[in-house]
Amino acid sequence: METDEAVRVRGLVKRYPDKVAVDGVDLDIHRGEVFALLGPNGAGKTTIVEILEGYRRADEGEVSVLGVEPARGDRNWRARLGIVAQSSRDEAELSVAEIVHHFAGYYPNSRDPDEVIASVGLTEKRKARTRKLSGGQRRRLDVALGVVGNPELLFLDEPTTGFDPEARRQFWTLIEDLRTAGTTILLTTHYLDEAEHLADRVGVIADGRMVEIATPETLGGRGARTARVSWLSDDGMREIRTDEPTAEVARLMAQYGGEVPELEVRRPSLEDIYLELIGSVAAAPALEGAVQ
Ligand SMILES: Nc1ncnc2c1ncn2[C@@H]1O[C@H](COP(=O)(O)OP(=O)(O)OP(=O)(O)O)[C@@H](O)[C@H]1O
Repeated sequence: METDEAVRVRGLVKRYPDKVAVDGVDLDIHRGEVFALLGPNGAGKTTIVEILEGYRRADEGEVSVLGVEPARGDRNWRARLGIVAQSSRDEAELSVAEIVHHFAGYYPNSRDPDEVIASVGLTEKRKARTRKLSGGQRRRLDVALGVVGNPELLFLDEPTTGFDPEARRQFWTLIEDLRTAGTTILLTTHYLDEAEHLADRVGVIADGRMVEIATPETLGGRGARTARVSWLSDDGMREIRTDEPTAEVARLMAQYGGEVPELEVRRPSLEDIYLELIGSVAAAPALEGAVQ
């Protein structure tokens, strides 16, 4: 079944003995887009990604990845995918260059290994044994191994965990280059700025269900980005949401006869909107931690 979508999922359910990890998820990822799957720990992101990769079986639903049902995917299908999983492969005694060249040999249409090493910023470490790499360098190597096969569809499960800010920026450039070259990318991340920067669309998942799919600009619906004006009133901090913050500030200035105590005008970030969307699901672990 060939479809226009790189990924098409309908009614996906995955149950573990004591948990419904994925509870009726629908998802389309268009060819050539960068899609970010967001959600708190345990929401079901990795389970979905591993089903799409063919590493786990769905209990219910339809799944098509590059036109193939993952459970039936053969070697040729797998060669069209790039996978950067959460945990690294362990090839401790090989050097960076050796392992990237070695992996390139698995693929019919691989990229130049040295260019890939350069694109993840590991040229200086190309002769280093992988066991001597720092955590962030190890992660960059994982990304290099995921892209060296020149995949049509790239899965990135929390790719920049442990990266320093410069490495993250460099990684973002690499992803933008891959996107320009037409690679479809499914990214999971806990960094909302990363999703905002890279993703054409984001899907928010909580407790195994898809809460919303939208562009980063429209997530949360109309009004989610409404400005918030806050200040210190006689009764404590106050905040109002308004489409006319300038008029509100003018009104407050008139009321206070000048300076308004602790005045702040801000628009919610993607992170604010995300936290509001996942609501109590996201708040629960923090609250538990606070009372213990
Ligand atoms: N092999 C397994 N056996 C039983 N339960 C599992 C298994 N794998 C995952 N789970 C449970 O399924 C739920 C979803 O897990 P999953 O790893 O998909 O979440 P996630 O969104 O990727 O989380 P994180 O952000 O922490 O990586 C969790 O409650 C998890 O404990």
